Amino acid sequence: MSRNSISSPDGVGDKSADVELRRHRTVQELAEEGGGEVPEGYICRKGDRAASAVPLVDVPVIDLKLSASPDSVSDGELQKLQSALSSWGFFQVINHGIDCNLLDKLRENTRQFFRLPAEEKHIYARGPNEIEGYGNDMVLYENQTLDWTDRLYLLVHPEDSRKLHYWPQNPKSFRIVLEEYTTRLRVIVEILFKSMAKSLGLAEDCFLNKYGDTPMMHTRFNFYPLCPKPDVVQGVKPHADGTAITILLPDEKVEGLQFLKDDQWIRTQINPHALLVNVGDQMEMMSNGIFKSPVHRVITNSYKERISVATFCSPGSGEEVGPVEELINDTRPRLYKTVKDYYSIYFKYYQLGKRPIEAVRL
Ligand SMILES: O=C(O)CCC(=O)C(=O)O
Ligand SMILES: [Fe+2]
Repeated sequence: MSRNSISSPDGVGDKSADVELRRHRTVQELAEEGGGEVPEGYICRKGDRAASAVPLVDVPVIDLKLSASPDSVSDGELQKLQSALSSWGFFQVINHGIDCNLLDKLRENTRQFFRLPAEEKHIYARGPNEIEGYGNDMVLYENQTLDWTDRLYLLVHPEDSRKLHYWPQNPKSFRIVLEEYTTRLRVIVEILFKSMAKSLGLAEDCFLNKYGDTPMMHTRFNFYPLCPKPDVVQGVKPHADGTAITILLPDEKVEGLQFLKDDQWIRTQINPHALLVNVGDQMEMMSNGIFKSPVHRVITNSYKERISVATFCSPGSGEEVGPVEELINDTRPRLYKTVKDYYSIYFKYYQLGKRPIEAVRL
């Protein structure tokens, strides 16, 4: 899941003072003051606790070859892509055309932002009932186990909807680097959507058309402070993203992200200049269940802080999203409803502790 676009944030704003306080004290502040203790709200339920031995697995790697010759995803890569998306739901992308220096700068700016004094970060604090801005996990329902992470969450596309007062002015290059990164990602997203369609033998614009003329992109800068109780506290609890696709720039050194594959948690190897792409629920729906939106989580550790930058790519809020007609047939009947504004369904189900995609499954 990604609390990345709450179009009707039911349940936010009517909580007790205690919840208000927790919402405003960041995890970074808790980690600094904590003295080895963790507030109860962050301790996860028994069944959700991280297993100690999670195997490291080679994640599929897709070579976009954009560094060499644009617009040439080979048939071999398309086949690999199709298999990665249907059996894993995620893959690493290399030769994506984004300069390593830009990725390094994006990570460096993320670290510098979270290192700013609390007063300065709070200039960008998420307001009540807002989803954009700086803050910790949003409290969306009673008894929610909180994630051990702080975030800066920004809408980056459409450009005219950006709320620039949430975009940090310090570090100095933050805005320009984020703008550049967003522009580059838009190219990659378009190529990926076309390749995904072609890999299923569909017209290349088939998913792009559903993605719409004004798709939404939100970027979330995640910061995971040291955690004194990593065995019972999670960085992000298990969820699947509500997006069409999510593009992640993970920490170049510190592991933490795990995916559920064939009912087993696996760790993903780090490739510092690759991007990690995962399918979200809306792409699973559009592909009529052929592509899988994987459940994933982030674990904490007590020795090294971690950052990541996740960009959530979703169809514009007015778009109707459901299986493309060409993928519905006698042998593969329609598996999902067609819906507008999947995020409002997503958060309702999330609050009930259910997997949101179940709400639209037929
Ligand atoms: O930090 C990460 O590696 C992934 C975070 C994530 O899954 C999310 O924000 O939806
Ligand atoms: Fe996620």
